[in-house]
Amino acid sequence: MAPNPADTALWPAPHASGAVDATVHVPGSKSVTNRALVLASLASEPGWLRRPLRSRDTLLMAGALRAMGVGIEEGVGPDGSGEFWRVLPTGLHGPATVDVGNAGTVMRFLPPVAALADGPVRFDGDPRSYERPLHGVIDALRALGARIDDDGRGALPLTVHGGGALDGGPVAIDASSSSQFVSALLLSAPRFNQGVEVRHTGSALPSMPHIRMTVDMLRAVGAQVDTPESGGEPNVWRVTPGALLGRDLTIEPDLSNAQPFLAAALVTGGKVVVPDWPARTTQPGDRLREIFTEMGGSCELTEYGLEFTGSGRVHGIDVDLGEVGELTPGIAAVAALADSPSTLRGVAHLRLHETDRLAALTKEINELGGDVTETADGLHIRPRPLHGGVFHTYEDHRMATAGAIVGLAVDGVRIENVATTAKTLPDFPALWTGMLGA
Ligand SMILES: O=C(O)C1=C[C@@H](OP(=O)(O)O)[C@@H](O)[C@H](O)C1
Ligand SMILES: C=C(OP(=O)(O)O)C(=O)O
Repeated sequence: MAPNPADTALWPAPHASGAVDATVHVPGSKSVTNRALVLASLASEPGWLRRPLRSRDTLLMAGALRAMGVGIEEGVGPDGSGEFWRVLPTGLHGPATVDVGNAGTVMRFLPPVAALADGPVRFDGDPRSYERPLHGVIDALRALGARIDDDGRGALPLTVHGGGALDGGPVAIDASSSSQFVSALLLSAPRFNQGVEVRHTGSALPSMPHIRMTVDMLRAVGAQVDTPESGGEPNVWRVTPGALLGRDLTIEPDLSNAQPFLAAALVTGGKVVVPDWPARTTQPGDRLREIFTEMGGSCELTEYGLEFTGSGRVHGIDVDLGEVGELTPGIAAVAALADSPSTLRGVAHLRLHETDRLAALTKEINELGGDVTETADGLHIRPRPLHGGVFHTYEDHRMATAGAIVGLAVDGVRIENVATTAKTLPDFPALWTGMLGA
């Protein structure tokens, strides 16, 4: 039997022989699935997640909640109509051990949940998880009444000594390195005795759509949340204590994981349809409609989904990606193939993502003959004719998909450890070759 190319260390990124024309069913959103799991676990009645994402990050989240006593049953609808997870909340228990892997959502969203458990919860993860910022969550939880043992670096590994309840109340944090600090505190806050008032005091706060996602999903399960957008003070969010409802929620496709497929239409001058693209969403990937249109494509959003069409021309772009930082690797890959230079701004915090994404993109594109320089808060990309070679991925799913985009237009690109896409999109190699009709 021929080896599965996804299992080999170097994956030959398929070169597109012509314009792609495909419909791609993109699996569920990581960010929505992991928020839904946390909220369902904190609810006062069972809930359902339909079409959840099953990937490394979401399985780690489910495993951690199960370790604290939550029941999560997996199944398939009676008509075979797709997978679901049924969440049966119970009292949260320690001792427990949580493996966060390299999932920002797990390492940030769960320490506040663990503070509500009735015993110690130990958090550990991949080596990179020790380097990712967590101080906003640790310091805030201590200020709100939690007992946490760590090594003083404001990072993993650590133990949260859950006391069965948490006071909550007002707290100030600097969330300029990750919006997930704010989301983490808000998600568990309905269960804190006094709720929470989170005040962001640092410089620019990244990824605002993800904070809006947190607020929307909290409100959808009955929480009362006051935000700057609902007439509150700038940079202040308040959550009132109260019981949360169990919901029956269908998870939207992951629009950030739709990015490489839309990029394929843009780069090859083809067409890709993504069914079930939501008409209204807080996902940052929705901004791709505008960004990839400015870069040369066009799109139509219908009841069926999003139809994205490339024109055969790819243009550079000057764009602030601070709100949608997770789109940066895919945009950088397209920009390296464009007919004019690009400047990507507002994403200094990407240096502390899965890897230092600004350094990684610069190095890998330049090693294929590109001309990318790092700025204080982003990248300058001057397109050059590229050649084949190894595209290293640094255990970063979005580096792997960025390399695949480049490989469509450049012969001989080999991607190291494409299996790292399993963090959020385990089916990537099959979806990609399927799109290309291979
Ligand atoms: O809350 C979330 O689901 C996320 C928030 C963002 O994190 P940062 O604000 O740390 O960039 C984003 O980059 C990450 O992929 C997912
Ligand atoms: C930054 C990302 O992930 P995480 O949730 O681990 O922060 C990402 O998916 O691009």
